[in-house]
Amino acid sequence: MAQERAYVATCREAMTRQVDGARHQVVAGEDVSGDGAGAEVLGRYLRTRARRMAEEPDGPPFFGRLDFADSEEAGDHRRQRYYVGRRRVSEHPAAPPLVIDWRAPVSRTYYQASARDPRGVAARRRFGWAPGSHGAPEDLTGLEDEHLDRAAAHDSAASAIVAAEIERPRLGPMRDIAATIQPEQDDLVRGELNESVCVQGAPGSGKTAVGLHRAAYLLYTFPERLRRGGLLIIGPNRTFLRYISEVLPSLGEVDIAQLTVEDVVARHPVRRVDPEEAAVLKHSDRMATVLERALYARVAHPVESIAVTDGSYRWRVDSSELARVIDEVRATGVPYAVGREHVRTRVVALIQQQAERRAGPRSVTWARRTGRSKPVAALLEAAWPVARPEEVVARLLSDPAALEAAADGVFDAGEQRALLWAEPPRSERSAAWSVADMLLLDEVAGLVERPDGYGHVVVDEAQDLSPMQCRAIARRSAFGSLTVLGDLAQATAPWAAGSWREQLEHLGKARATVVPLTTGFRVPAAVMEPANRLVRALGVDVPPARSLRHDGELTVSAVDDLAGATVAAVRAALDREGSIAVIAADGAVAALAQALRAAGFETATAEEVGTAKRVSVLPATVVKGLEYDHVVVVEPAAIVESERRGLHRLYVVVTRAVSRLDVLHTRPLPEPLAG
Ligand SMILES: Nc1ncnc2c1ncn2[C@@H]1O[C@H](COP(=O)(O)OP(=O)(O)OP(=O)(O)O)[C@@H](O)[C@H]1O
Repeated sequence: MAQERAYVATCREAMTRQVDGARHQVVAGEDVSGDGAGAEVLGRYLRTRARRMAEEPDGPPFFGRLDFADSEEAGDHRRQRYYVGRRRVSEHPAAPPLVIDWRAPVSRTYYQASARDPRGVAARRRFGWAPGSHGAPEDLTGLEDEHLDRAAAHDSAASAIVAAEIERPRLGPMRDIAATIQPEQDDLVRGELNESVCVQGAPGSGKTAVGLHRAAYLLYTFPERLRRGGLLIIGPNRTFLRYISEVLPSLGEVDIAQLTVEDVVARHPVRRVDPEEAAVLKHSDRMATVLERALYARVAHPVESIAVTDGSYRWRVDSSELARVIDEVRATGVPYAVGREHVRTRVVALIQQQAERRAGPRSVTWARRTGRSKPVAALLEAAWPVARPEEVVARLLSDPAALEAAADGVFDAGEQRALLWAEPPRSERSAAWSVADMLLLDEVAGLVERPDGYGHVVVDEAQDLSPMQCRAIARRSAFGSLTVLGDLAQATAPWAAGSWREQLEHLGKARATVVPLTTGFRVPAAVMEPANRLVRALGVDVPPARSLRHDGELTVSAVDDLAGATVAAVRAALDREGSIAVIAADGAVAALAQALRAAGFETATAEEVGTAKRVSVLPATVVKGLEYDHVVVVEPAAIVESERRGLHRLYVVVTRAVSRLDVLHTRPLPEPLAG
């Protein structure tokens, strides 16, 4: 321990010098004279680097050590030794590192070596640190060695330090798992950048953790490709994004976009709420067909030929020839705006051929002028006009004839009525758009012009994406890859996926492999049992989950007074360590929060998720992806009947519990919970 603590001190000194060095370089970089633009770029780079280093939260400099077996061939009998930490620590850039980054290729061995397959490792050492440590040497509290070269070596799952990490009380935002990534998780984290993968994971199997660590790994391993192309994390809602927001910074990545799909496609403030029937139709992929037709309904065969004056000449192009150009360009399938330019170019080429046959060569300037000439511009305006998504969608949703023409054979009359706006706006400028309308606008915008894409997109809770949301993501990752994370059993959206194959097709990655994760790191066995009964009742095709945790308590109480029983349950829970969530049907939350406040408890709302308040009162619809040591579920029957996929919702709710689950009910329990 004394030696290791001394090593901690050495690392900390080196880290301080690293940060100071980066700051010093900023000062030096700003003084670089000569090429002003270059100096500015350099200055910006150095400032960013210094800011990053200063922003990175300081924590223990390392969490593990690998001692390789003696390598005799090299005649080197000193054991090769590596410390593994959240990032590289070195005394100066050229010196061998004191600590290697967990993402470096050598670190892979740290996660993958086992007694069965030691990979040259003699011993793996895990370090235990005081909770919340900033890395002071005295915070190093324990160490544990696995001798992989000895027959009796045990599995990493049997490590007390790993077990303590998995069972530690939860409070505040989600944390990284760099110190304890399991081999099957590591395989996913380190997958190739070009390969899209889909993880079907049981609740608490580490999907979110894997997705975030994969993002950090990819940024480290392919910095050029990803900093240029960009990396995006998509999560289900703001509450969730707040909860996960500190994981990437703790892994040294501070500038990653973390958005909801709604953020990704936002173009206008949301000022309308769709009735469910309209929303479901707008989220379905049939809508894509209708929108494409609506956009291309603007393309028409010209009725007249055109004539362009060129000095003393007049060149004509026949309407039938123009029609052929339009059809051919349409058939190439290029985006609408590109198609419009292709039509222009081809019409100019037809005119140029005539002109050159009769009057000799024409210049590029001539071609450009002809392309902008009144007759050609008028032709384009009539046959392939400029399209603005707002105009196309507003017309479709307010003009029954336009909708009927575009939706013929796709939506029946009743569905068309459901789609039409009750009060059409005077123009699309005054239109009040709904959340789903943004998807329609995005779809049309994507047909008009390809959006900028990302090099890699991590999509969490992907089982809930609608086909139209998937398409919005597919457009942005057409030339990149995806990490798709989710659990079909937790699908609660009315349009949620029935199978991963279908979902992956909508996401444009039909060939991605689907990998199951079935070991639960959150939900204890006592809670997993009723949860697995719920899964069976849902009838979805997912492998059953196995809990790694044998602790955990489940209590089910029939009560008379829900508010009173909730207050009592919270009071009892506060005697134990960790976070507490009271979860109820959305409509019941306000009253429960009121009762808890009246009893003197300070409670956090969904907006305060990730802060350190111990008791939260949350509607069932926002808890996806979150976790609490102690969960009090209030009136499961009300949660189930609040929505169409209420039983799926209940499954989400009960699987938030890390250690203890209290179920309070006045009404009969939903069948699978009753056991
Ligand atoms: N290898 C690991 N070591 C320690 N903790 C882990 C490990 N893997 C996962 N965990 C912890 O287990 C909990 C659940 O992980 P995570 O939220 O990523 O699961 P999930 O599959 O996304 O769950 P859900 O489907 O319920 O959203 C988290 O607290 C996470 O830190």
